[in-house]
Amino acid sequence: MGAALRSCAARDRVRHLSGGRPDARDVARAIDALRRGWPISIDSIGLLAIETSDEARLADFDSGGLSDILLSGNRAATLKLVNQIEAVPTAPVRIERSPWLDLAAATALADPALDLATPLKGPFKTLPLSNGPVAEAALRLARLAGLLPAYFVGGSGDFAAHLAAPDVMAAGHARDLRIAARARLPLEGIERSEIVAFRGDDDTGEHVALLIGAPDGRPPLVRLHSECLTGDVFGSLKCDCGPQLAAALQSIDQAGWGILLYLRQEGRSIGLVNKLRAYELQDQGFDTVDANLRLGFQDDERDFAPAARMLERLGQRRVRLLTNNPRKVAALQAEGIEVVERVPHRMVANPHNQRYLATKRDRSGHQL
Ligand SMILES: Nc1nc2c(ncn2[C@@H]2O[C@H](COP(=O)(O)OP(=O)(O)OP(=O)(O)O)[C@@H](O)[C@H]2O)c(=O)[nH]1
Ligand SMILES: [Zn+2]
Repeated sequence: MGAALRSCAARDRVRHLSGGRPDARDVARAIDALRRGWPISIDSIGLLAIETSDEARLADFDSGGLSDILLSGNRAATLKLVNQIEAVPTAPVRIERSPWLDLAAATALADPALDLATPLKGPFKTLPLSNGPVAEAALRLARLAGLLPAYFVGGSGDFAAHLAAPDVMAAGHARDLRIAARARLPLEGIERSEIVAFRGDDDTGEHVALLIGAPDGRPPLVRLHSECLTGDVFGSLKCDCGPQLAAALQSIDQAGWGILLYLRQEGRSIGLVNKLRAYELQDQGFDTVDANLRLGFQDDERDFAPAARMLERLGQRRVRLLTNNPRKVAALQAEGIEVVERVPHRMVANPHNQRYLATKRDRSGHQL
């Protein structure tokens, strides 16, 4: 077999293993590497996540000369480190390292937990972003890994994964969701229920659908529920997720038939650890939106395309949607699902979630 043919066969095998796209494997490997504190490269630029770095790893990464620091635009704006060169407030920011900007100082830049307690050192010098797409891709990858969006950038080392920026931007959208398993799942008070689990080639979570009742020709009542460990499992009073989940199942049952999609979008897709960091900031007085921005994220990072793919797989392109969030309606419509009606899904507030609900109404456009 010639070399060309051999590499063709190898590529086909990789494509088969990754469920369609060879690069999905590199993205998965990179997410794993970042969590373990291993450096990766995107378009040949070295990246080491600050959160999982340590002195030895940073010394290795810096061995060819001091690396710089990469922060998200929102984190940089919080720190008042405007990017003088880009002049776009939301663009990522690259900061020049000097010897005093060590791991501890870099951690203070990355992690807002100490913002109020420790005044920032400085002065910081921002550099032109030589490669915007690499920065965007790196920050997206950190979020997919559930890490703080902040890196040492431009160092050298034995990279655990080599990626191309467009492949990172294409990853994690769950375009190829398939039904992996389905079974009858009688619930307390709702016995006519079936659970359907989905898997995709590059999605990190396993989304599930609960089908309740029997199709009767009308568009189903559908609820898109984003995972909330604290609310769904522990009954946290900080949000309204637990009561919303229970009430959605009741409403669907009463409607005769419908579907609840349980989407693995913990913390509006910033991950559990980052959501708990947001809670820590909320204890300091910041609201839900500002807490996310201080961490370096958008206030809502969710992508509802997977929900549309699940509904398609279930044969439902017209739905009645149970939500107060107009973004969910718009996102489903943009993905080709017709929302024939929005059905409000309001819960009674408690003393702990009053501010959370007010922020949803006043800053996130929820119709409460
Ligand atoms: N980042 C962050 N996520 C939160 C916070 N509180 C709840 N969440 C997450 O928010 C998601 C629930 O979404 P919400 O934005 O509260 O409500 P919604 O689903 O958009 O709107 P409705 O359909 O009207 O209920 C879940 O993934 C929760 O884990 C918080 O303070 N910070
Ligand atoms: Zn919640």
